[in-house]
Amino acid sequence: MTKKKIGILGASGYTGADAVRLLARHPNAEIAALTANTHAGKAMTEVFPHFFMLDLPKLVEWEKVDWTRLDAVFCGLPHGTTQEIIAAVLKANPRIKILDMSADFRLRNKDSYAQWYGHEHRALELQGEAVYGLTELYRERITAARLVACPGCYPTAVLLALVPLAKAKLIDIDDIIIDAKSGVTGAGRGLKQNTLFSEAGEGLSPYSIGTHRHSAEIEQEIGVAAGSAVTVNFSPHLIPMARGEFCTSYVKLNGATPDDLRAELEKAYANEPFVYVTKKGVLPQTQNVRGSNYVQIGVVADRIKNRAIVLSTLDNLVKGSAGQAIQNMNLMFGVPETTGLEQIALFP
Ligand SMILES: NC(=O)C1=CN([C@@H]2O[C@H](COP(=O)(O)OP(=O)(O)OC[C@H]3O[C@@H](n4cnc5c(N)ncnc54)[C@H](OP(=O)(O)O)[C@@H]3O)[C@@H](O)[C@H]2O)C=CC1
Ligand SMILES: CC(=O)N[C@@H](CCC(=O)OP(=O)(O)O)C(=O)O
Repeated sequence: MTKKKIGILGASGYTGADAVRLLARHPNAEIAALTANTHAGKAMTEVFPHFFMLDLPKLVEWEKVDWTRLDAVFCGLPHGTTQEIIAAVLKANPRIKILDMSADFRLRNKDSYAQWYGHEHRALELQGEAVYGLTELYRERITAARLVACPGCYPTAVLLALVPLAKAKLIDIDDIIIDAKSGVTGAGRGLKQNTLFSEAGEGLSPYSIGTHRHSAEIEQEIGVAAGSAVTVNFSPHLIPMARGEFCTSYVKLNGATPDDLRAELEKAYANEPFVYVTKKGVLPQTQNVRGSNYVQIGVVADRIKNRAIVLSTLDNLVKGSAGQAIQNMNLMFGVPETTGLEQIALFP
């Protein structure tokens, strides 16, 4: 196969940079265009010196890219800015494949989007077209899609852990409590007071407790799996590490045992290349997946009767964004899904 020409919107950000890191060694991809906003005009190595060995295109404003010569575009732009830019890219080249890593096209319901994001969607037709990009759930639809809305990092970790259990009706969907932690790259590369080393480096900070916008995405997909509306309690925290995410979900059992939950997850992921269920007594850890596209899920019995704890972890910049986007791109271009993604965790 000739190499597919890839553009990356937001290449001066963290998800864009990890897409570059992984695509640069992908046998079927050629990085053909990189965009930035405040960093436009710079060489990529000026912004990310760790790419010193690569010959990469210069960062330019997105309006300067000739989209007609590209096969696919990865989008790592802030949510809210993505929808109009993607609409313009698709107008310039209706055949281009879009791997959006932002939140703009993930919610299927327009009212839900307006409620959680505070404004009407500005590309409603495309919102209707987008396929939710959780590879393990929507493989067939992703394969045929033009616009894939890759899930948020937290929803990827939570949904992989809970969707098979909700689908099999092993847990009570009205009693789900999710305690989540993210490394600071989850907040992007832009300067923010709460991600300064002096403020994030020595403490653990809860934020958006019980109100985070990822609740909507989690509820949308658990609702589909369970066949009825769901409300979850989701509370994220910022923890002092660069990459990685850990979600602890407290669930009530529907007459099932914790071993039944593990067996269901093992069955669901028996043939999945990137999702691993740990053996009884073995707990997932962020350092087992750091820098990789792998996900670890574990199940533990709660001392409280009829309850269990489901643990899941991934790297927010790989399976939580750029890696999953590449997994989806592989499907869309008909190459083996694992291509370019089989790196083992960077440990320690
Ligand atoms: N970080 C993570 O772990 C994850 C992030 N996401 C989502 O992916 C998207 C990107 O995240 P991340 O890479 O962390 O973000 P960053 O803040 O690190 O990067 C944002 C990028 O978008 C560019 N940009 C900002 N504003 C504009 C604009 N108005 N027009 C054009 N380009 C613009 C920036 O350019 P410049 O730097 O030149 O100003 C930069 O390249 C976000 O929607 C985020 O929520 C999803 C999953 C995980
Ligand atoms: C630590 C941190 O700040 N994380 C981000 C989530 C990153 C992500 O997945 O964001 P999108 O849904 O916009 O793609 C947050 O909580 O908003």
